[in-house]
Amino acid sequence: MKTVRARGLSHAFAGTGPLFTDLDLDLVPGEIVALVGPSGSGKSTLLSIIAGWVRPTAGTIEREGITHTGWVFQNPHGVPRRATLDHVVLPLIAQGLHRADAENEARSLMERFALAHVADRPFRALSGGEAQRLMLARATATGSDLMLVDEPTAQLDLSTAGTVNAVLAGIARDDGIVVVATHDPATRDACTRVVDLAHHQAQATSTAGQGTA
Ligand SMILES: Nc1ncnc2c1ncn2[C@@H]1O[C@H](COP(=O)(O)OP(=O)(O)OP(=O)(O)O)[C@@H](O)[C@H]1O
Repeated sequence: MKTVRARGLSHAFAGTGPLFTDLDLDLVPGEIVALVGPSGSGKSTLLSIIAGWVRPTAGTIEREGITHTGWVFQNPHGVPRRATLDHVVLPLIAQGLHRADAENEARSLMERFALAHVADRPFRALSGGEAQRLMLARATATGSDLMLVDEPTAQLDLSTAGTVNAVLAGIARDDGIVVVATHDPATRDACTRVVDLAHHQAQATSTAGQGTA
């Protein structure tokens, strides 16, 4: 079973107070967990802790069955002249699929992420929303045990962001854990569970009359 299990996590950098304290987290395949909270509350830092890149200052984190971690960042990166489809085909070939099977699988992923119409265009011809949807399709094609998505709509205007949020459910996998850090309420709504760092801030108890429980 693939799991990430954190208990009593707290983190502070040199020069910051505690970003969050006493956070318990259980991540399992099948969900899309939204990580929300005010700017600076430590969403990206927590993604890095979940990935194992950053060691928390307190608490424990255990990863079981996680051998490959994939990331999607807010700025889409691709090979400008290469066909959009190839960005999804190549990770499938890297996992051992023959070219023809990889192309079939990639085309079905392109459909799932509303990219069928741009499959044969070069990456450089994509709009911002198309490019970000391609990042989600590519990350899905890598078959990661753990997919970490950091602010997928942060660089997009509202309506373009909507095209990304509309396909976000497509990254859920029965055999992979997915966590999405976001400010965007529509992205949060597209996820299946929400973890709010606002509830884990050291000063939260002294902030009267704010937020929800
Ligand atoms: N390597 C680091 N060294 C010192 N401070 C850091 C480091 N990384 C992040 N920080 C600080 O920790 C705080 C939390 O940063 P983080 O990027 O995790 O927050 P966030 O919730 O993702 O913010 P945003 O929503 O604005 O992206 C910020 O004040 C940031 O400046």
